[in-house]
Amino acid sequence: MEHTDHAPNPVPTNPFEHADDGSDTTAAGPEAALVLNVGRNATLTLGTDALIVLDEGLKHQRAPGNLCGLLPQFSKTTRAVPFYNVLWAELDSFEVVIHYAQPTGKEGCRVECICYTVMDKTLHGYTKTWVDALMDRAYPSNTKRRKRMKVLINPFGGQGNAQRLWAREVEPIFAAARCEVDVERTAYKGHAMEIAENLDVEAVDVVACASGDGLPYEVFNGLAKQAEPRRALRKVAVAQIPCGSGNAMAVNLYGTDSPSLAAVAIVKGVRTALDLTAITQGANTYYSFLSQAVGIVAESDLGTESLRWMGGFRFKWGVLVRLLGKTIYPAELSVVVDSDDKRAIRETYRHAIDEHQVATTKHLPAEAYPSSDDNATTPSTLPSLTYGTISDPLPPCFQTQDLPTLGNFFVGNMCLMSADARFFVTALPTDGRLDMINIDGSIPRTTALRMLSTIEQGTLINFPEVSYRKVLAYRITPRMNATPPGRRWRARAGRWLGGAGSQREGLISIDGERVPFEAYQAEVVRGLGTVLKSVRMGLKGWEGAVTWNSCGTVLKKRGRTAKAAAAATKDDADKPDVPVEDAPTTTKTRGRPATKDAANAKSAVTSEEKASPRKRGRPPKAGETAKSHADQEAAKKTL
Ligand SMILES: Nc1ncnc2c1ncn2[C@@H]1O[C@H](COP(=O)(O)OP(=O)(O)OP(=O)(O)O)[C@@H](O)[C@H]1O
Repeated sequence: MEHTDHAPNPVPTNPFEHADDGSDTTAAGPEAALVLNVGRNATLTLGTDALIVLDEGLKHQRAPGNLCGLLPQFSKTTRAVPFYNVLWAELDSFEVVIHYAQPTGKEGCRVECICYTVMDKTLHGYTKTWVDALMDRAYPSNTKRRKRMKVLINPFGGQGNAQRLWAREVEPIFAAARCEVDVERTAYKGHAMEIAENLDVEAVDVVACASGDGLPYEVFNGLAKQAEPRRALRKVAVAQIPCGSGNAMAVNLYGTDSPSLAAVAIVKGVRTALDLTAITQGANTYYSFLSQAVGIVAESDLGTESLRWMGGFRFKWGVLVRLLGKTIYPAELSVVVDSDDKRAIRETYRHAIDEHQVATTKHLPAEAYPSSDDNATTPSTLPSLTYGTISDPLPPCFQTQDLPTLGNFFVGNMCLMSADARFFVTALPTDGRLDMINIDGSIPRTTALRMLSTIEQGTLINFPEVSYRKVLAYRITPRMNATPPGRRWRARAGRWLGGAGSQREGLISIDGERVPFEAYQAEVVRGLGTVLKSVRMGLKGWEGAVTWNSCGTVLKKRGRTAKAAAAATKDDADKPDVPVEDAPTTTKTRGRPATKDAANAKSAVTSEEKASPRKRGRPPKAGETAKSHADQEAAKKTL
């Protein structure tokens, strides 16, 4: 059952392009309905998209919520586990053990285990083939199994819960999926960058950051400092386990800010190229994966530290106060524009998304960078910048404009800046373009407020007052806004209300991190970074493709998710869960599930053993059927 490397696919220049190598293992075909008999009354079937468990023993379970379980309730005898949710399957002697992610009532999932003994000993070879076929469906050819992960935990990320979230929600999933995990906690600002700079890129597939967006930013920049930076950025995928206050990477790539759902998305994630933006400022070069902001967004993000007690609301409050105060942030802006026609930009985007969705429904091995291409084709050095650096004279292809009343300058590489902030609705992962938004700060307050209310729906682009462009490069020189003498008290009150306190200096944010308030030049470098993207969110309520940044759809789905999850919970109420206990205490796991998870699976088996002679070892005696009380109990334990 060891995973064998698949034949390399041609490297797509655009992750939305698909190389059809005919390796669609999930499509319905002659062998799409392989059935495994695991007892007289139970079968495991490989359906088109899911593993179907049919067990007559399930029929007689009592629903716990049904008059304290006193009234018998006949439940479904089948249950479907989407292949996406299957974390691992193996044949241990004659026992088929399947670990999978089971959605929980709230937005999340936990590891559960299906465990059946194959009674017919002559079926060993067939069973092994069946388990292999299940694994092929659980991990299509473009998905690497048993990813080798370096996990970085920012103990101070978000509300300081990263360590707890990792241990309770994420580690059991990585362990069940047999990932190799090496955990390290960051001890200071910049530590993640150092770790990434010194990482052995041959030994690691993924750096997963249990943090906000700050650690992924550091990791990209650390990889860019390696001796062979381009190779390192191609070889190692950067992932996020959302544990911070800003989790845009997870929301965009996995369609969720739930740590456990993100963990499944990482396990099942497909390597995908991502544009990075090279930013030169003074003597420094930064690589940005998410956004750059000058003006109201930067101020509301970085300049509201004194309002941390407000939690997530502090950003919205910061924006509101500044909008109502008509705060302006003058700057000179020079841009290499690709397109400023909103209609054309939308069309291009729709076309790319359509192509992507067609490919996704065909289960094509999309977005994959074959792991074998790293050595052969990736140059080791970073590409030279087409438009030079901030120290060079401005090339003539830049269009320059003075913006004395600039309110918001925001540039993005991904759609969502948080779960409910859809700013860059036409951003694509590797189109080699940045989405740039400019809004004048002197627009009427009512218009500004209306704009604010449309960010969640992603319709900000529709306002004629909003300049929305696709750009290749830009240079911005921000200036401090001199407050007229008669308005100083007002400015001071505004700063206090907006959380800026005594801060006098302007703010620039790159991926949410503060950089010096001085001119910088930015240029998009196509496909320089690598991330993991969830091809499907096969958990209940998340069925279907989650496209790169159609997360507006995802957000709409969130409503359904909650309902679906609630329905699922009700539906499955009569199916006692195998609880996922606290995470293993070890921080390094290889091969089999780590301690408690393994114990977990084991305890399920052990209780089955006690309950049913059908499980493990002894074949059933004459007259023993799956409908026997013991078998029903065993079925309850496993499902
Ligand atoms: N042990 C540490 N002590 C202090 N700072 C740290 C530590 N580890 C990481 N950091 C820094 O914390 C910053 C924020 O990290 P992260 O994005 O994970 O959390 P966040 O809560 O989403 O961010 P923010 O504080 O911006 O809201 C990063 O700049 C990172 O370098």
